[in-house]
Amino acid sequence: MENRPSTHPGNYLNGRHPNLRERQLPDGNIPPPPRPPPPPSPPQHQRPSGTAYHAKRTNPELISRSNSRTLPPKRPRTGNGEQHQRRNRWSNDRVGGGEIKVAPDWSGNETTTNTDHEDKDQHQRERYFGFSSTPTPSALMPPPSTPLAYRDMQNEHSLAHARWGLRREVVMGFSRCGIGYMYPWQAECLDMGGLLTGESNVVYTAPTSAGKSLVADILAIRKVVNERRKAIIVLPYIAIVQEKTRFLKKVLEKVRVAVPKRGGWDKVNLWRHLNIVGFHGGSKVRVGWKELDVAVCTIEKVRQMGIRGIAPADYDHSAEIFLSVANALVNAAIEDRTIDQLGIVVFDELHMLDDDHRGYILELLATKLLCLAEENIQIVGILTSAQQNVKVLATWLKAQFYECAFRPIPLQEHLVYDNNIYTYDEKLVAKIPSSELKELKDPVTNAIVSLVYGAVIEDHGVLVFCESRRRCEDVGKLLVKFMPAVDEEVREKRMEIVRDLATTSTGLDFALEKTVPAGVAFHHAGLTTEERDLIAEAYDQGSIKVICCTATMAAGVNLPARRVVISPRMGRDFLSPTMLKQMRGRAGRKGRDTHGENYLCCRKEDLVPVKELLNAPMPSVRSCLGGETAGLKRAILEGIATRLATSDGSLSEYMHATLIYHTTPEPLKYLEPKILDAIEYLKEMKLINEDRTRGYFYATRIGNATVASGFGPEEGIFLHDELSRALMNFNLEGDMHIVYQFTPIHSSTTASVDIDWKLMREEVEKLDESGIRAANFVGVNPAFVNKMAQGGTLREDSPQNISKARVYRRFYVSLMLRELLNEKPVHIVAANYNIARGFIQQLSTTCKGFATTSGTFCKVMGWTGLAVLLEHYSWRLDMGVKADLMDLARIPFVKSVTARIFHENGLKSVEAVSASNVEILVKLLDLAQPKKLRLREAEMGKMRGRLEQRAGVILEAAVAIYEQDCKDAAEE
Ligand SMILES: Nc1ncnc2c1ncn2[C@@H]1O[C@H](COP(=O)(O)OP(=O)(O)OP(=O)(O)O)[C@@H](O)[C@H]1O
Repeated sequence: MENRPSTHPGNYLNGRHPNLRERQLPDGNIPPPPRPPPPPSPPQHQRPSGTAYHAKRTNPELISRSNSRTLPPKRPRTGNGEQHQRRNRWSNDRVGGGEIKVAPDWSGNETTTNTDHEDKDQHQRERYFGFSSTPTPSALMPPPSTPLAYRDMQNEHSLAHARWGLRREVVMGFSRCGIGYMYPWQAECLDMGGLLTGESNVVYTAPTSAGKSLVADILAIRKVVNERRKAIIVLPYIAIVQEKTRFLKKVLEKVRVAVPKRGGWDKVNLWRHLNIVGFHGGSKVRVGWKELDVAVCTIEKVRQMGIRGIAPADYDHSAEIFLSVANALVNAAIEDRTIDQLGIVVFDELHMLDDDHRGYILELLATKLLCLAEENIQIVGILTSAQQNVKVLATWLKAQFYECAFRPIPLQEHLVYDNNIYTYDEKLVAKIPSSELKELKDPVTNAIVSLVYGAVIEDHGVLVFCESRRRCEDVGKLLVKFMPAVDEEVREKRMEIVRDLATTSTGLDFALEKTVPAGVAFHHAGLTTEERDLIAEAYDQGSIKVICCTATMAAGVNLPARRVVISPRMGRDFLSPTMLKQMRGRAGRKGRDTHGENYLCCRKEDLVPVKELLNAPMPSVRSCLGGETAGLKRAILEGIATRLATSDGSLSEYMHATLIYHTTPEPLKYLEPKILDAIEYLKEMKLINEDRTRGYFYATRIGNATVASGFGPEEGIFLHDELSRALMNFNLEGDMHIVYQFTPIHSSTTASVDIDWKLMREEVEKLDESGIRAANFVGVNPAFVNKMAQGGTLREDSPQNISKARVYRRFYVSLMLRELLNEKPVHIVAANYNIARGFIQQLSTTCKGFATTSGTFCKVMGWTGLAVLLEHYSWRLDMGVKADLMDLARIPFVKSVTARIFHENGLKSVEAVSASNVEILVKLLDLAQPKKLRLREAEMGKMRGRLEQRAGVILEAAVAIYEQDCKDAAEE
């Protein structure tokens, strides 16, 4: 076959691009790619870039602590006599530097540049790391974490050193996770007065990948293991909750603690492992406050996901529910007077305080903890980037403050436009050859392809941050054409991933099917969690080299890369300075890279705003309790319901403990009228009452139900109205009414659902009589739906119209949910409604959470029958099956379509499955495959192997469940 015409300066299209060649060979074999010449290695005196370390801490005494705790005496300071501040500035504010490798040019040479930045502070680095020449990755790290690290008790950075007070099993646990020694800054931070003793709170800030978590982890573990108190860790994203839970489980897997027995501690028999519970959408949590030792919760920020059809505000509800777990745990503990068991609360990414949707809950939680001064609950606040008013946060939280700029992996930063690569201070460091190819005409796209190729050919991982989900997929598909070829072994690994993707519940995504064999994938909210996990794992193992992702997703997943390519926009808007900083920091994989590189690729027209963005200071964190949000009302309701603030005096103290009090110039003048308004509102809504004679406020039953279920005041009232109306006339002939009832309120309150009226009309027409009755009952009129389908507009210009629109939106969403309950797989429902399957999956998770919290609401209200009903549906939604399949669906992997196929083919119970064999199960699993792969014979064989494995797991689980059932029956 002929070579392709020479249309691109990059040699990858010069007929030598292996991927093109790959398509040319009929037998599917790929010859090894021509490897470009290796880059000249930098001379010894050149460092790939600088590492920065800059630590300072404030005088604990400068921060007034109004509670009764006293700080231990300060350690003597050395130096210039300035007691309250020590600064170690290892400057590496420079950008650029090191070597840049982009796509090779026509001649096959590579465009490589070196910049020559000297590290002025090399001696500082030597002090900590003990090297003097160009550092290798290992030189940049603390001593390697060998399994023997726990024996190194002399080194004060070793986790085994006595000063850290960690049990041997804990030190070994960290060692298994690759952490044996602390970075100097971590040790210095932990060593601040009062931290290890738990007497002092702390707020600290360090760059991405600096190892911030370890400080909080050590403090939390000491509380849990040494003091036997509980820890709550509040994280910003669901994906990190899973990761964090796994990490802590691994660290603490060998730790066992004595179980208190009446009359003392029985050290012989009663020892147990720690209960580390992750509260994320995908899990049904069976462990309650009483049993858990560590609760990992989230405040996922998902509203920028921009899912077509339904605005992301829908996600907010699930996020709130799961953050509210932290809040609700604290409320419940206050209520039953076990709050003294809580020892520490960690707030990761404390800047989330100013998130419009959930920030106020964070503030509320922290405020309550501050009011519980006698309980001595340690508060730890972590920030990635120093917000302008970071010290105000520390003052508010009565915390010590620590700031450092240490990065274990040096960073090179670049700005790219018009096919030129500059340092941030505008020094041209390289040119990217422009292209004649139509698809690479656009300089931004050309730069992305070129930069990705340059890194991948050197076997490095690349993250490409794109402005939208669509763009992720487009860039991914384009990159496939330019990826270097790989040997058979890597190809096989990639095909394994394709097979794994094919066996997920939603089947193989068409775009991923094309990109993964080339080592390219994308990662965004539109994918299901299984898909995202598989992709992240494959990337981590190196089979996938490039991930194109959206900002929100990538910020929530720990996926560092040697090279990070960034678009300055998210949707149509520019990124926020904080988000950009997060992305830039993703460059450099600890333990794998000597340095990280990031490239901000923009258009020349955008240069001015992009430069402004680069120079923008980190915004100040502000409180969300002000403004028109429900925050203040909720804060007061919770204060009253938990009896932390029931009189004028205690309410005033409570408000003094809020962030808004600390950030408002004349707080009393500003806050007083707002507080009075909020109290009036809560009274009017019958959430609280006032006992004037005795001068105190108390929560009504609705108020208590609202707080116990983690809702805000408005949601509580809305839910109460809806449920009490429904209770009088519940339509249980079919599913429709109950499904509507547990469709999250949020999706209807935020004016965010974009109803496809024609689709809704079709669905309403399909409803049976009971469905129509349910529709009428909740206020959905088929005639109105029909009118809208013919081109009407949904008016939202008055409270009545807003309320009406909310009902229609909620009904529309409940139609989707109903399909899930009726065993339609996620991807089919997604296709029917033209919505990303990730969204549908998230919707079902959200609804499960909503049904559970509504159940709590009902229980507190005394509506037990309804609570049971909600629980039943929440369970069914979890399994994706109708009632007759609920028994079968207890078996792992036997859900939704698979459960129905088992049922239809005679395996109607767990017992029947346990009595079958792998061969039968493989046949049924094959029938349930969502999409038949168009694979060659050999591939089919491997696929069968995968199904056999799964059938084995199913069989084993069915036998175990059946045996347990028999045991339970015998005991009864
Ligand atoms: N002292 C240490 N020795 C070895 N590895 C460490 C150490 N501290 C942290 N790490 C590892 O460094 C990686 C990054 O740490 P961590 O996630 O805490 O960073 P971070 O500062 O929270 O960054 P981000 O802002 O990206 O979340 C993790 O893999 C962690 O296990």
